[in-house]
Amino acid sequence: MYAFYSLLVYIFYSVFKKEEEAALEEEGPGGATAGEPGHVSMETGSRRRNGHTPSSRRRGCGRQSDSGSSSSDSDGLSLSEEDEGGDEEPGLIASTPLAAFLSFKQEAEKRRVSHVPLETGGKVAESPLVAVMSHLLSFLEQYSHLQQMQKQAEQYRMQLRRHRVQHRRQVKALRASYRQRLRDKSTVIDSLEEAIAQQHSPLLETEGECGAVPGAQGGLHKLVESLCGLQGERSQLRGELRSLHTQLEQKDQDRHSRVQAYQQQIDELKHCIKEREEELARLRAESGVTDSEKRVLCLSAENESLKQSLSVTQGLLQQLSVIPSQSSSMLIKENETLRSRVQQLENSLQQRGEQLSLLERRSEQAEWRRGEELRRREERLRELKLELDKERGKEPLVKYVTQTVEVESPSTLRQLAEAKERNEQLAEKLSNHNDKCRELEDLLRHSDKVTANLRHKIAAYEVEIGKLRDELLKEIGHLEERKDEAVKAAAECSEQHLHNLQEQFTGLQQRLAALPPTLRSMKTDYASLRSQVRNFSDFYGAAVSEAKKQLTAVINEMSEANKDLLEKYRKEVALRRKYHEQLVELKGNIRVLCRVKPVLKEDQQDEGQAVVVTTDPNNESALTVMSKGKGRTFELDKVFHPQATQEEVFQEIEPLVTSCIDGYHVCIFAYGQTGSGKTYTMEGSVENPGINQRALKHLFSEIEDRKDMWSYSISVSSVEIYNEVLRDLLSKDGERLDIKLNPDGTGQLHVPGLRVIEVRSFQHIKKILAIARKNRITFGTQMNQHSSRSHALLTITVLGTDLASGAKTTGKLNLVDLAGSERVWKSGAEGERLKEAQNINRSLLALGDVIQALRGRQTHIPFRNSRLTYLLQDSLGKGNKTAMVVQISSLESNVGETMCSLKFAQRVCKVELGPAARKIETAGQCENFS
Ligand SMILES: Nc1ncnc2c1ncn2[C@@H]1O[C@H](COP(=O)(O)OP(=O)(O)OP(=O)(O)O)[C@@H](O)[C@H]1O
Repeated sequence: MYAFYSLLVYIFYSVFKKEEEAALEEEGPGGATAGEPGHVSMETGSRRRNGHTPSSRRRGCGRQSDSGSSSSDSDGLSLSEEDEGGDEEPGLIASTPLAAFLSFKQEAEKRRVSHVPLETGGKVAESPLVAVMSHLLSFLEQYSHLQQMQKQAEQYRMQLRRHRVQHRRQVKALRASYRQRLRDKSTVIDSLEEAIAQQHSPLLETEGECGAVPGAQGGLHKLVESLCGLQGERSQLRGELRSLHTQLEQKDQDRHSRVQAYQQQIDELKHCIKEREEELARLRAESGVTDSEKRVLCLSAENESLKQSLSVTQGLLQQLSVIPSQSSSMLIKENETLRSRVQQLENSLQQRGEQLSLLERRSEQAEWRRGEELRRREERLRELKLELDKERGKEPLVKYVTQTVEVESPSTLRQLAEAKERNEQLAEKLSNHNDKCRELEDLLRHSDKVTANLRHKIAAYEVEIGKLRDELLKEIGHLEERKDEAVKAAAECSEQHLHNLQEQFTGLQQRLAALPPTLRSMKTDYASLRSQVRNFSDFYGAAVSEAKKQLTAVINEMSEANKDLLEKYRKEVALRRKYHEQLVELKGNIRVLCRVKPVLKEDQQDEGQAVVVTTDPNNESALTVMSKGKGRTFELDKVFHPQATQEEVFQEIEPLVTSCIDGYHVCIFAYGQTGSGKTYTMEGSVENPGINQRALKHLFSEIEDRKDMWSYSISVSSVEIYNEVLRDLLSKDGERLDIKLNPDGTGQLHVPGLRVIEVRSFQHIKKILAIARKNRITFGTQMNQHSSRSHALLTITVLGTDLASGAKTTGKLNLVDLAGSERVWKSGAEGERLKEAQNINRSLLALGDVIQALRGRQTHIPFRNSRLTYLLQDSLGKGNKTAMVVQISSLESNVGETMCSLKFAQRVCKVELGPAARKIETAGQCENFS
């Protein structure tokens, strides 16, 4: 049995040995690596056999692990790789076949031995095979411990290797930084040496000259300044050296602490190895097995190798510790040399400073001596001069002095001469400077005088300005007083005149009532009164124009910014308008004028034709017509004799035109038989324009006068009524127009499609009037070569805006050139002309009906009986202003038509239109002011 078991053990040992050798071969000379399955498998078997738990066994090895981790912690390195290798062991141990087999056989042997007592009388004796196997297992356990130890040693080796590499890197970086700093310091020191060398040569030169040179003081100052700079640099270098020294000490401390940590680790390893050796010796004594001893010897050899590696590690550590110490010692040496050099430099600089101070003292002494010598020589010269003056009388002193001085010291003489020259130059500069100062003082005094004069002048001017201002204010007050007086005088005068007139009128009326026999003389008085009334307009116009002139003069004198005056002017204008309205009302809102056509050659069919119309030069409102042997006098508002000019006619119309600007509706029409001069009066000729053109001219001039207070726009339209058909005279197509009520609800009439042209200048209106004239229908008749066969209306609309209040006015001026009434048998009209004549007469009859209705103050005015009256509705009715110019012929052949026209005119004279209404729109409302 023993032989069998021995053979079995030998076989297993051989197998084990082979595995071990293979493992050793794989490990190589460095020893076993962590996590080898063959090594650790035995541990599992021993654990099962001895009842050791993995945790208890781990506790047994814990000291090494703890020490290892502590060492690694001290170095700040991680051991995670080694820990992971340890964790892999349990799995590998369980799969080892040898340990499993041994433990299985050991258990089987124990069971077999436990059955033997039953057969041998109950005696239990341990089998030698079991003992051997237990020894083997314990050996294997020890072996696994050793393997672990080797693994730990390997880990330490790795750690040392890493630390060594890190340490080398740190040392390398330190060396590089120290070398760089040393280079910097050497550069600084070189520059310092150069500076000192540069300063050294002037010092030597200065020393050589030893105060003989007068400019040595400046060089000394420069040297002192450079010394101060060098001292500053030296203190800076000292500070840098101190900081370097502090850094070196810090590095040394770090290095010592690391070396101590490594040394501690090594001691711990040594201690572990020592324990293992003791344990091996104990095992050897216990087992006494030859093979086990061999194995122990092998392990001892491995321990030796471990020791060697440890010693190598220690040597490396010592080297590592030596290298920084060498570098630091080198730095310290270099610092020492630097310090010594800086010290040397300081010493040399100090020496130079002492030398310089010595030189300064010497130079001062030399300077003082030279000054003393000069003074002494000057005194001697003066003495000599005095003696010579006494002894030789007039002999030239300069020659003697020069000779004396040349004999004694030529260089001193030169210096004296130079000093004298400098003194002379300085004296000259001083005198120049004094001259300039005096000039400046003179200039200053002059400027003061000029300033004072200017101030006096300014004060005088201010006084004068004050006086002028007072005078101006007085003048303004005076002008205002004058203006007020003028206005008052005009108003009083007009009122007085009116009063007188009224008194005369009432007196006359009384006389007429009381004294019928004296009627004729009263009529004469009445006529004279009327002429006075007519003259009143001239008088009033002159007064108004005078006031206007005065106002214009006042305005020109005053500044435009004088708002008070402007306001007064505004009031004056309003007053003027008021007087104007009173005048127009006095004259009557419907006025009838009569113009007698001069006798033209073409009108006289036979030369013996008599003139039956006579005017009274003393009575401008009456004319007498001789008809059928009887004279009949017609009283109208104004009678223009045949020689009356276009301007005179317009003068009578002008107030009405002005009313149009003020916002009134005005109608001026010419009435009369054909060929009596209606068109001539209204349109006139190119060289002698009539009312139309003059009215527009007057409008533009009046607007220009009022432009400061009002803004106006003028628009015109022109139509003709031919055979009761309305046509636009400003349109080429001659479209038939109609008269309709304005859809805006104002009750006004309007003509849809009528061309209305806004006129911006007088030249523009001329062209428009020419177009209208051209488009009007005219034909030649027996009575007129260019008879107008239609009624022509020129409507001028004036829109005004008060710039101050924003009030708007709408004035309308209807200038109507009626077609001529004619007797058909007389004019020879037939056919179309006859029809025209009938239409003309019909429309004139309708006009007469309207006049008759207005005169009779009828409630219904038949405006719609003809196109003419319908179109003139808003200008012929109440509240408007109307003027009719009755054109008559003075020839006997036309006496019938003349009588008819004058009778119609007298009817019109009796029409009362009532007070005129002004069309003004304030705050968006249209108001009629009567
Ligand atoms: N005051 C005057 N001075 C000079 N010539 C005049 C005057 N009045 C009219 N005539 C001339 O008499 C002629 C006829 O005048 P005008 O055509 O104006 O008459 P009328 O009343 O318009 O005629 P109709 O009604 O037929 O048109 C014209 O040649 C015109 O120049």
